[in-house]
Amino acid sequence: MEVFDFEDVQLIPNKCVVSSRSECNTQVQFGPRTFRIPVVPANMQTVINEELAVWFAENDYFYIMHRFDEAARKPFIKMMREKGLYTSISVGIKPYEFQFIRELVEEDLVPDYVTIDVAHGHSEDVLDMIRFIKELMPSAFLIAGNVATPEAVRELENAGADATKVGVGPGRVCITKLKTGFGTGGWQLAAIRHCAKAARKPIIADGGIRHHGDIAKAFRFGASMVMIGSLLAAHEESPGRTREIDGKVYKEYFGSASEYQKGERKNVEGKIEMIANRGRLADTLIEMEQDLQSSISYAGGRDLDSLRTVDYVIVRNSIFNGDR
Ligand SMILES: NC(=O)C1=CN([C@@H]2O[C@H](COP(=O)(O)OP(=O)(O)OC[C@H]3O[C@@H](n4cnc5c(N)ncnc54)[C@H](OP(=O)(O)O)[C@@H]3O)[C@@H](O)[C@H]2O)C=CC1
Ligand SMILES: Nc1nc2c(ncn2[C@@H]2O[C@H](COP(=O)(O)O)[C@@H](O)[C@H]2O)c(=O)[nH]1
Repeated sequence: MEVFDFEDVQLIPNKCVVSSRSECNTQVQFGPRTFRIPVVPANMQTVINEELAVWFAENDYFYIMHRFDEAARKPFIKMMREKGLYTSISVGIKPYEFQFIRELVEEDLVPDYVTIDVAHGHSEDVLDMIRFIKELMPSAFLIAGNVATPEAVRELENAGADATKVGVGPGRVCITKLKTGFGTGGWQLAAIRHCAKAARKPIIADGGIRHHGDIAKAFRFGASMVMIGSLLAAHEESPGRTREIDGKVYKEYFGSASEYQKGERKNVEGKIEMIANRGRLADTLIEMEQDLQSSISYAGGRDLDSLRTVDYVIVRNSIFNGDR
């Protein structure tokens, strides 16, 4: 397998067929709904909260609520429904999560999207949860992960997952590769390509997105949606705590498997970073959309599908040539 990452790849332009980038359509159908851009904020406590979930749903963006305030999940579904908005939650695989799924069905609270969110998604426990959810709530669009291999993608799909999430260890606050020796850190884009070749259902590329152009690259190598943590954290609206250091405003961004999240030092695979405040989230999302429109125009097309077939070169670290 050829091994490369986002910074090693450049896509090669095709003849432009639009008169303005504004003609390029960045919309994506994912599950039962269509979204403005193929981007979802990471289901992490410093990236998404209820207020932002409402804003994302109201503005036709995809969101996945995190699972770290377990008791808040039912009231969250009710609140979103009262506002006429779609519902998208995360679950784990501990035994009480099976009971939680049962209760959602009994109380008529089946969400539109459910994401099974565990570090090592290629496991019998995850497969059991997939089968359980698909049997009890067949209408829910089920995302399962995280995985790193074609075998895992196939197995999760065969168990009933409607989409799989690919990426073990490429995240900015991830220390999985250091603590365990495993993961796709440093070759996440190649892992997406490898997994996408086996997939028959959509793939979410999760982790390692450092520049807006990486979204187009993830699409080129087979993703249908991109999950982003650090680039969407640290905005004015972000849930992470604000801190002032030497007169500059920073926001906390911590891993879901960090000591800060877990409240204990057990199986820690994440760290905390302070990221300089980036301004308004809505502005960043608009910029992402415009950059993606530009990507599509360079691809010589009018929509995201045109990215799938563009030629590319692999030149190590080439995106930084001339920049540093
Ligand atoms: N995308 C990524 O690269 C990673 C993401 N994360 C994120 O961190 C959060 C916490 O993750 P996670 O630790 O899975 O959640 P949990 O602590 O909720 O673990 C889920 C269950 O899976 C078991 N489990 C976890 N890891 C393994 C493993 N490597 N082998 C066997 N069993 C395992 C746990 O048991 P026990 O705790 O007893 O082992 C637990 O029962 C999630 O949001 C996850 O997405 C974490 C690491 C990597
Ligand atoms: N290994 C770990 N991975 C984590 C942890 N918390 C979240 N994550 C993953 O990172 C991505 C976001 O990546 P980014 O590069 O965009 O910042 C997120 O979606 C998770 O899959 C963690 O504690 N350890």
